[in-house]
Amino acid sequence: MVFGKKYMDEYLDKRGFKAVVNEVEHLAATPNLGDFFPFLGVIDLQGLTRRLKDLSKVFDEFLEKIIDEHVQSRDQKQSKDFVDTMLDIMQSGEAEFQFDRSHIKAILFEMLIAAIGTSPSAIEWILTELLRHPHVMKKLQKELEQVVGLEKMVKESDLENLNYLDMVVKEGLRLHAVAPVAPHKAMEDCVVNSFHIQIGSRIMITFMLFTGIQIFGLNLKSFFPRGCPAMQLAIVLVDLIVAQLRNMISAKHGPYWRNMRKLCTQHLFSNQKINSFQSMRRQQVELMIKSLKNETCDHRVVVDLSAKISSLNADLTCLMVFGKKYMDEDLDKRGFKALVKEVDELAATPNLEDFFPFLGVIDLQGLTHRLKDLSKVFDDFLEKIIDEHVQSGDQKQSKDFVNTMLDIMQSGEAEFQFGRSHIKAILFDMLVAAMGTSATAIEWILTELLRHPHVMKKLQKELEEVVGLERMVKESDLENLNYLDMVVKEGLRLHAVAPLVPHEAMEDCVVNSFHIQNGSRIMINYYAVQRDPNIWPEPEKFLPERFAGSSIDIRGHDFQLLPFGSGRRSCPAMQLAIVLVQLIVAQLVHCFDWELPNGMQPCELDVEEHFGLATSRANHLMAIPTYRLNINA
Ligand code: HEM
Repeated sequence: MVFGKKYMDEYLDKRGFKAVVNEVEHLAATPNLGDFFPFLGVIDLQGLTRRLKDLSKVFDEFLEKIIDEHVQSRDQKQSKDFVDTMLDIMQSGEAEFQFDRSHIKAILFEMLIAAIGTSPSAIEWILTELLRHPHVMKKLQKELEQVVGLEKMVKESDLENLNYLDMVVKEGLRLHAVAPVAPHKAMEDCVVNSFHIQIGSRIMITFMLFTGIQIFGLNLKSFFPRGCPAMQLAIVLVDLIVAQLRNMISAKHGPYWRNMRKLCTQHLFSNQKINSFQSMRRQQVELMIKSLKNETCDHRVVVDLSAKISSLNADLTCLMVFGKKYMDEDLDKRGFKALVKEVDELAATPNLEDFFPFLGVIDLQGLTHRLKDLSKVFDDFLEKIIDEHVQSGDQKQSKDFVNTMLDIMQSGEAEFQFGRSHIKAILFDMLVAAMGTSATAIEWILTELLRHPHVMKKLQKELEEVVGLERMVKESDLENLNYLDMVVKEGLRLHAVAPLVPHEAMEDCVVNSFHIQNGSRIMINYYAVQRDPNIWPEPEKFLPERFAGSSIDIRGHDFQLLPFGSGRRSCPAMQLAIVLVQLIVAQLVHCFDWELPNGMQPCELDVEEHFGLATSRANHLMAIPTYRLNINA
């Protein structure tokens, strides 16, 4: 149908046609990757890159050859296959856009992979069910005997008279969704199951979650499409960055993860360790306030709040992890933040999101190249940092994460073999997990405060009462700022930083009367849970007062609000993250009055989301600050 002739297995490649197509599909949905966070790495991925590059080349040459053959034999044919039809379109110029050989190759590739993968799966599943249910098989055979008879085979024209066959096929497709999760985009504002869906939002239609059931309903909005088969490709790409690293976030539950996790919680995220960075945090936050004040200095200046917050967060992270700030150029001439952002963007590369799992491999070489490049940059950078720390030895008073881990390595106190590669893996985890998340949470909370000036005023009033206008906020004030606590909770509820989190069932269990088999992959849809109208009245609204007098907390005990997850895989840095978010929001709101630029009304401020590791704002948050304290910053 596509090429006008059958291709022998060896024509595409010595491995065989079907084997190569299967390999593409397999790479797109490599199952071991589904367990992980978007930014998390898997070991031994470079093999995948090589296979993808290799496959891409094989297909390109094959399709070029087929198009050439068709160009040569064109006028001799009576019936036109897909290639002829597309060559006609190319030559007639009737396409409404520039349509050339590369478009033909792309479409052929999609046809091939989509067609070869899907229909046989459906047929295979339906036959499986028929074998599992002999009475259905019998009933279908009976219908066939009556309609077709035993004297001839089935013709296409018989199909419309085969009602039971129709039911069997429908039921097979229902039970075994061939493409279980399909990405779509809302073309107009609409309401589905009482969720308001904005025009342009990305929606994941979940036909089944990997267990064969739908646990939390529709995965709405622009989540990182982890449930989506196409996302597997995105994950493959990001995983390549940490290909040589064996990090914690991506590790499966088991002794390796347990050891790494224990090491991090005991040494990096203990209360004592978090407190040891308190004065560093104070200095950095005050520096930002000072620079904002100097920048605006009695004029009304629009500042890029998103950039300020992300820069402060990057500095705080570098100081805590590496013991010094890294200038933008230290990691690479492209700049530190730009590179971390690139990791994030590659994880959610938009051209892949639009496709089905099996599509898009064609344009992978550019991405692969960028990933390999990034992987090397990060590795060199981390090696350099460890070397610097080894050289400067014991001269330091306060220990950053690298010192702490070198101590562990040298003392041999880790319960497992702990070497440089483990240090690099943890450092990478910390960088990626810390850079995007806290800054995103702060950005969303400030967005909501700007959209709700009465909440901003009420928070400022609390700050005036508890802290006063004669000084800045200190970390020790935080426990007395109850309204701040409600504002932060509500911000984290409405804007789940990590909206969709994958887990794996470690034993057979039953959830909401769904049986979940041991080993099944389950997507926890925090976004849907935190906006569930059955739990939260007016879930789409920003209403901090909903927490007044409520005992619901955000530390993983109350399952309706889990911004940091729950249980043994919950965020190990939760305590630190809460302090950071509360302190920075409080300081910015306490030190400045904020106004939107160009006379924009609060309700006009957009809440469009950017698809990435953390679901941040799509557009930078811009606002005009006016200093309001009675002391000089
Ligand atoms: C507001 C900020 C943050 C939010 C909302 C957040 C949220 C989360 C969530 C939802 C998870 C997964 C939980 C699950 O699997 O159920 C997670 C895991 C993790 N987070 Fe955070 N996080 C934040 C900040 C941080 C920071 C600052 C760091 C490091 C300095 C960090 C390090 C990690 C690590 C290492 C894991 C993986 C733990 C494991 O797999 O055992 N997070 N975080």
